Amino acid sequence: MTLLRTENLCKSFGNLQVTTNVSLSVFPGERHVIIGPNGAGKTSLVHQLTGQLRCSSGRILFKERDITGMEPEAICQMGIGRTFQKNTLFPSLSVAENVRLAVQAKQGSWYQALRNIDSMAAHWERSYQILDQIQLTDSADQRVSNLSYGEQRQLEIAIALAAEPELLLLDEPTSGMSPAETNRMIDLVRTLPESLTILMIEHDMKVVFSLADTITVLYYGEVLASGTPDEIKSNEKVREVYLGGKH
Ligand SMILES: Nc1ncnc2c1ncn2[C@@H]1O[C@H](COP(=O)(O)OP(=O)(O)OP(=O)(O)O)[C@@H](O)[C@H]1O
Repeated sequence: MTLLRTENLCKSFGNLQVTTNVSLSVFPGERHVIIGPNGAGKTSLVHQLTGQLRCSSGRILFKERDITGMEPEAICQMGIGRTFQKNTLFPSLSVAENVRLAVQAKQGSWYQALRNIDSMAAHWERSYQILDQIQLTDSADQRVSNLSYGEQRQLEIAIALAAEPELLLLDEPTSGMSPAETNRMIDLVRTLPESLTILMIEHDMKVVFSLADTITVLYYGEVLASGTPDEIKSNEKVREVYLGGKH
């Protein structure tokens, strides 16, 4: 059974068709990477999956439930978490506080937490578990503004994990990173639990081929090809329009 499925998804902005009949299947535990040239419609597709953008037609099913047109908060509560291409952190707070706020948002209100000292302690405990998982425990007390760019991107994943997603959407997790930071991100994604399904947009082919079980290639809003890394590497259409014969 698929975890996430789209059926003939379409989205247009006026005359510009950015998603054309996209039918995509993401299976539990899969590392599924979406690639495609700039403007191919990758981010627009992810925004439709998370409810940030309303699709023009077609359906989105998560665990066989139709989530088409649902609000982003409801989709997040159902188990689809995401990171953003742009930094969405509180720079003057500490790393741990940023995660704790996200844990609290998942678990309940600040007011409730204040009334219940046990739940506050549980929020901190969960925050430190996530920081450990994302290899940021040593930076827990640092202000976010003092973190390196790569560490800030790691923290964004920690915050997404606080929502306890079953499916994690990563939008270009290595964009703007140095080669060393990129390697660290690859290692980090590899250490995430196998039970967590990951759908990722990525441009860096090293990252794509290091992590992907399945690659879907978007081209002008359409699925050009979808398959294993080997199938994609040897796909003539993909080589012509996207990889340029490099892989
Ligand atoms: N809100 C919008 N209104 C009008 N056009 C938009 C809007 N959002 C995106 N587009 C257009 O839709 C097309 C697809 O954009 P999108 O950002 O989804 O592509 P992408 O594959 O993610 O690109 P990149 O790799 O550069 O991030 C582009 O031509 C873009 O200009």
